[in-house]
Amino acid sequence: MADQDRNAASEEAYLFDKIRSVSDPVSGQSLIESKRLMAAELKESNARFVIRANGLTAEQRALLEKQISDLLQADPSVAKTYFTFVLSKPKPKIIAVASGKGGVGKSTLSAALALLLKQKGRRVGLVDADIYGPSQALLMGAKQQSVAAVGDQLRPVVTADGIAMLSMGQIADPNQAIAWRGPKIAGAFNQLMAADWSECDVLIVDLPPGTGDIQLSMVREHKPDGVLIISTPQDMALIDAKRAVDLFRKTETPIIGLIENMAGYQCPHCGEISDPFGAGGAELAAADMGIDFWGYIPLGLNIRLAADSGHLGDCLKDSAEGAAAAFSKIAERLGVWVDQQG
Ligand SMILES: Nc1ncnc2c1ncn2[C@@H]1O[C@H](COP(=O)(O)OP(=O)(O)OP(=O)(O)O)[C@@H](O)[C@H]1O
Repeated sequence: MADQDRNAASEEAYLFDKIRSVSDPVSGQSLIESKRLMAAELKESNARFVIRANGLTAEQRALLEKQISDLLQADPSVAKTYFTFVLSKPKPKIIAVASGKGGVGKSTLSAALALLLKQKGRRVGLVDADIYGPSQALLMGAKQQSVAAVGDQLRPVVTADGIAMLSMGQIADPNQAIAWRGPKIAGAFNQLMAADWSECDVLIVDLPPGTGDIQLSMVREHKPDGVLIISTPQDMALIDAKRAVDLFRKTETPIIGLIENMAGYQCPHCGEISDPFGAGGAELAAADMGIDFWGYIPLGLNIRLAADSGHLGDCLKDSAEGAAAAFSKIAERLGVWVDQQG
């Protein structure tokens, strides 16, 4: 970093710190947490702030100007304070769904959340970030839909359920292996993320398992608003889930919660519940790591059959009990979480 850039960065950090106590009038969070404050600059004793204007009334803008100016009034390094309010293009809340191990139900959860949030009236986007093993096109019944582009920017496909989505499963030949190395994989993922998602309020990103290039691109370049982590109850899966938690913690990515999938199976004949993968492991692990536990999803034959045939949406409409009810509860809670982010 050049000296000049370093100074600019430290001056911005200085100003951010000075006004840390000012709240966003819309979300109630600090201006920095809510990402309302977009940039700050201190040059020749002039402090300049760039503030996202979306959702602010004229009174709220004036109040912010006053609160910030008051805080800097007694600061000897600041002579004058200037404000620029900009209307940014709407950006969806990005929710990544991650797991340590493969096959634990990450894609099923991502698809279920997208479908349920859509059924509740939200505008939902879905990115299948599993470049080597994409499954969302199948899950969402959108395998036959091809992807268009305007210039270099991809246009999401809109599924029959009204979800905007992109998956390598719609781009690559399904009979050919995708044998790319890290940078090319990250490039493909970035292209999916750079598509036009401005029509969506929420963008669910179904990550591949583990802690590789795509996870790093996700946290560094796309800064998700939060990550949901899913695991099955057994130790082998939980050890890897803990690794995923560690990566997100180290990169200061907010962890929304941990979910236990395939927790218990009810015999369709006698009704007895058995636990093929054990039970309760994820809840204990969540407590151990100090993250929120977001509930159990039991094994459900109906879920597996509906997911694999691209009819998950229909199966989730009947959410009185079992796995569908568990997905529904998690989607409800996620909707509240999204609203709290402002
Ligand atoms: N609660 C559940 N009940 C029954 N089947 C489930 C449940 N959750 C997932 N499955 C099934 O388990 C299989 C693996 O699920 P899924 O593809 O969602 O896992 P994944 O973690 O995304 O896997 P990968 O790492 O390969 O992407 C699928 O056939 C899916 O239908």
